[in-house]
Amino acid sequence: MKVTIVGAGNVGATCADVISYRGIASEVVLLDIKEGFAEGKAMDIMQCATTTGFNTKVSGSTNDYSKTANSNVVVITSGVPRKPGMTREELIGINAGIVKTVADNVLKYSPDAIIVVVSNPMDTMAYLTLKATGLPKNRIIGMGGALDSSRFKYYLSKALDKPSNDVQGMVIGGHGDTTMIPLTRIASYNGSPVSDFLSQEVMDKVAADTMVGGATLTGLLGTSAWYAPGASVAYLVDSILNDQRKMIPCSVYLEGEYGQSDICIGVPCIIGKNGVEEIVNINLDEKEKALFAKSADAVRNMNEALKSVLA
Ligand SMILES: NC(=O)C1=CN([C@@H]2O[C@H](COP(=O)(O)OP(=O)(O)OC[C@H]3O[C@@H](n4cnc5c(N)ncnc54)[C@H](O)[C@@H]3O)[C@@H](O)[C@H]2O)C=CC1
Ligand SMILES: O=C([O-])CC(=O)C(=O)O
Repeated sequence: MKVTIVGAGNVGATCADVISYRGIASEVVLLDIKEGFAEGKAMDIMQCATTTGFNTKVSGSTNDYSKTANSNVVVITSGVPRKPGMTREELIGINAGIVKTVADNVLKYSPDAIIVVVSNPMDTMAYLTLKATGLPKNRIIGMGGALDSSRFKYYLSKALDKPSNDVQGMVIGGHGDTTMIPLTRIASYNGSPVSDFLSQEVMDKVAADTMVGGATLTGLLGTSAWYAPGASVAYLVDSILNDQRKMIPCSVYLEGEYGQSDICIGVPCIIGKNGVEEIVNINLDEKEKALFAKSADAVRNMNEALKSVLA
């Protein structure tokens, strides 16, 4: 199975690294516009093969899309990341043109690929990719919910003082500082509601920390995060390539689900060999439904900014 990652920067290279050492794909191609950069990242990763013990073939390409031919999955991480104090939405002006060009190029050589969109603002970029390519909606998956949910479980585990892997939880809605919806009501510690162990005040703080999880890291690092984002993309790619049918919150095109149409936004999905196999309808309470509608309004408003790119 072959995966192409366009954008060999922090997130793209980390994703290639995790995919190779976990043996998720037999071949990974990294592509970047910066001369020699993807080749260098690929060579560095390949020089781990004997010490971490993997057989994935990782190669790099400077903007030569013929190297990406017949990829099963294409991940788009090309574009600019935010700096401290910025929102993801401020990246739209630069990233929209990049993402559209990249999507067009990859499809020339991999017409059957499933596309995983990572570049920010991710929900808007997923919508743009869907509209610009005309691909069926099961083949465009925006990655954000997997990462936001892993951050949610991290903050819950800290509050509970228990291991993250004993915590279950999910974040839906937009992948933005104010649009994310951590579903605290249904989060659990090995099946018991977290509300059995945490006060409302602590749960509210966990939700608030989760929502600004990316901004917090951007403030600390000076650019946005990459380890958890890269690993989250690899987790999603694994579910596609190995047909794991995991339920992962992803930004996908809605046609009436959760009361919304004509937007890409984070909802729980079954992810398998066809990409989005199913959108799972979980029962939201009235407060969560209202938050989802508000989040969808904000995501929809951002799509307006795409008019000139899509014209
Ligand atoms: N959806 C999510 O959960 C997350 C999204 N992101 C987003 O992912 C994107 C990448 O972030 P980083 O890897 O940290 O940035 P980075 O700056 O380290 O890497 C981006 C790479 O894209 C390349 N690039 C730019 N234009 C290109 C083009 N036309 N074709 C090919 N390559 C091109 C650049 O040369 C650079 O190497 C950003 O937009 C960031 O906001 C980052 C983390 C999580
Ligand atoms: O915070 C950012 O800009 C990058 C991102 O989407 C994340 O790490 O969640």
